[in-house]
Amino acid sequence: MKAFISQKRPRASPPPPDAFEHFPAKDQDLVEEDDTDLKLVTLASLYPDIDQATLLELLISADGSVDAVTKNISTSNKDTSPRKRPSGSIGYQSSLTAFRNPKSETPDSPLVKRRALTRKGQTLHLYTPDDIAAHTPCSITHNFLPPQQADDLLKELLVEASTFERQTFKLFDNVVQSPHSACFYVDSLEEEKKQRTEYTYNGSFLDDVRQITPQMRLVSGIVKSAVNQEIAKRIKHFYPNGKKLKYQSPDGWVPNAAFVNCYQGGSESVGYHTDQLTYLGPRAVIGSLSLGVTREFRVRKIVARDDDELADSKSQRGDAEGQISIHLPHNSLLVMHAEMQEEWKHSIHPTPVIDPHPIAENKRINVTYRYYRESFHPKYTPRCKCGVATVLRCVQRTKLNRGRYMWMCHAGYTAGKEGCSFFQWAEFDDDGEPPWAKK
Ligand SMILES: O=C(O)CCC(=O)C(=O)O
Ligand SMILES: [Fe+2]
Repeated sequence: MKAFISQKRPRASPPPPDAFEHFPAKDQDLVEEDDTDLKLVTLASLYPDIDQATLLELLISADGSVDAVTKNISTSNKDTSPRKRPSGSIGYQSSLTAFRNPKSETPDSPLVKRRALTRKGQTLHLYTPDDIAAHTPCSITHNFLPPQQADDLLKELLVEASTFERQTFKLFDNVVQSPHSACFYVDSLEEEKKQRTEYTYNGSFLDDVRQITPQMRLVSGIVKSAVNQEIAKRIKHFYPNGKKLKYQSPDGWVPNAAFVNCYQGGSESVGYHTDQLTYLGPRAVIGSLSLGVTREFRVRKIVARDDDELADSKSQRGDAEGQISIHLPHNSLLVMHAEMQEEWKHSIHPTPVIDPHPIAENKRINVTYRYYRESFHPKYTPRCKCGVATVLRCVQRTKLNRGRYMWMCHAGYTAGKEGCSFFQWAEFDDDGEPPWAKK
């Protein structure tokens, strides 16, 4: 059943937190509200034809009053009067589109100004590409590749994944293991050598860097043109005045690196994190292809730490606007757009139950195609006092400097290494190019 579900988080085996972007820190557990569930069940029984995500939206806009929702529905649509649920019928979620307020969603009023659909402690499950594009910084294409090609890629990557490793990283003073396995892929032998000797990740060189497989290479070309089309659509329909964002590159997106993630069983996951921008630059776009078992990709908007209204809810700040769950079935391409890494966090949510996939069984394989930009090669970027190239981060939580970028020492994130205090604001031109890229 793909109806709205407000799940309780499994408490038994929470995903370990991160430090590497791929094995990131889980923010605190979120407590979901039972009474909202109860109200939703009540509304669902009154309005079996309205999907539960829509009912949730209506409930939120009515400040949680079931009565007010009932009145609003009957005044706005006389045909949708409360009635008994026909036996055996399920409240499938179709789309939020019919319930959008057209005034608040013209092409000139982009996501930046969108009204939060969710509230603290709530999870809204979205399925349709239109809803996902309208309410999250992502777009999705289902059935992306010809079915045989998706299966071939999956088979090839399942073999690869049998030798993937879990990474260890430092969390405060403890060394912990990532809650899933992963491996990094580049286009050529030459790039592979560079990765082993020039690019550092949290202060160390990667041990396991591989050349992309034949199927990955074929698919990379298809992902490239689809992502570029999605970027163009995004700019046209969602960004202010149909223009690219400040710091977003105007150049084509060219995937030249990929992390392949493998999640075996429902408890393997990845905690809330943002992807490192160090080699991608600001306003990065990532093309993420899902294969095998369907899993939930959850996103939540980051709320600044010193927002007054949150002063009394420190423990749930990470979840101040609730979260949105995007279900990623086999052969779907999710594009994380240019506003994603700076303003949102994402995760793969653990689940007690999975639907086995005919080829992958209990595994999900994910390929995140990325564009490593030449001007962000570590030979150009600032070095810290530890002598290692620094990491690029964006201020997300502190209101005063929110959206500013900084170069920082990575060593604090690496097992067995103490960090230095290196810090430098990062400057870019409007196209996201650093000062050293100027001719
Ligand atoms: O598995 C996914 O879909 C997301 C993986 C991810 O967030 C990452 O590789 O940074
Ligand atoms: Fe990520």
